[in-house]
Amino acid sequence: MSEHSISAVSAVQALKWSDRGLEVLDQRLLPGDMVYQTFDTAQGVAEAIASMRVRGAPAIGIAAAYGVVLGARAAYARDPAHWKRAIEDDFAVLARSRPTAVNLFWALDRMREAMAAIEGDPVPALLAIARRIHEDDLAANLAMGELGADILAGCKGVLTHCNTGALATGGYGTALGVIRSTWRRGALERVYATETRPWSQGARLTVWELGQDRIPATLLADSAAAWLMKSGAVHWVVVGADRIAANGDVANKIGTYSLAVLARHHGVKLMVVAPTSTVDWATAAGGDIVVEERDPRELLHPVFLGSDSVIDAWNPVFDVTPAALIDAIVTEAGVVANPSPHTMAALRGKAR
Ligand SMILES: CSC[C@H]1O[C@H](OP(=O)(O)O)[C@H](O)[C@@H]1O
Repeated sequence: MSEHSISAVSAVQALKWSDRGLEVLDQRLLPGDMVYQTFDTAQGVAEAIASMRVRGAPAIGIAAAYGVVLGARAAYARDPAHWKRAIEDDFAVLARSRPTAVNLFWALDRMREAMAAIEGDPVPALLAIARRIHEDDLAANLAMGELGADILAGCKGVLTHCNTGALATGGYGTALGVIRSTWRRGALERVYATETRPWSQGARLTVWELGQDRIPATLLADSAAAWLMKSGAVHWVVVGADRIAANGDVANKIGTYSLAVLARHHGVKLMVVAPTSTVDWATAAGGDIVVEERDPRELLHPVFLGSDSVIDAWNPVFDVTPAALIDAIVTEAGVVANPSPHTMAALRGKAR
């Protein structure tokens, strides 16, 4: 799939490669301002990830891949004979940018594998790999869209959490891609989007993407989800993932575990949509997943303008949902119903 087809499929692109470097849509400014910032170093891309200018598990991996290209370009220009040693610092700074989304580490591994065989100028070959990671993610999203729509077809209402659309991926989206595909079939009545505090990915990004596609959606406070499910308006909760353990446990945006418990209580089904680059076979279970905790000021500052030594905030930005609360995991390689170590194993041979 070419760069052009990426823009053809997705109304918005989180990342664009140019001769100047990696153009990153600053998602902190959406939906009010659409501003692309160009980064021409691996350090700069790492900062763009850490600051959440670019966010979303697959998009983070794609950005890291382009970051390796930028690092290789600079290292080779400085010292063509020793660039492979010099670039190790760039791998390290990219790997430190955010801990939970395994796609970051999956992409760095793909770039490292490609690097080993390169002689001479590394940029053309590494850029081709980064572009392939980008385009394969979009293709995976389109495939998952169809697989998920086959399950949701005829659904009255779905609830989605955080942002899993074109902004979080190589284009189109994971959970939001399934919603797009189901809507396009005329097989979905309504989308409900939680605001997703504290970063408001739902309120600022998901409803903006759905509006761009003219898909009717209702925004709700995270705390209103239980009351909505009790009303019977929701048949499925559809979410993304940042890391899926080998037993099917899922790390995703904070609040997902709450939604999973509420869904089970109300007879609502839970679907997780993620490419196989999100499955971490080296992590046996969800308890082994590192959950990122961000600066407490992301919670405190907007409301608690003072400063008081006895007041702090706890700001985990992911949680882990046990496989037992998940009805289906949709990947581009197939659907895992009732995830467990046994059912997940069937996926292993098919992963990218
Ligand atoms: C396409 S999955 C995106 C995934 O990433 C989000 O986290 P963040 O916005 O902090 O990068 C959230 O967990 C989504 O489900």
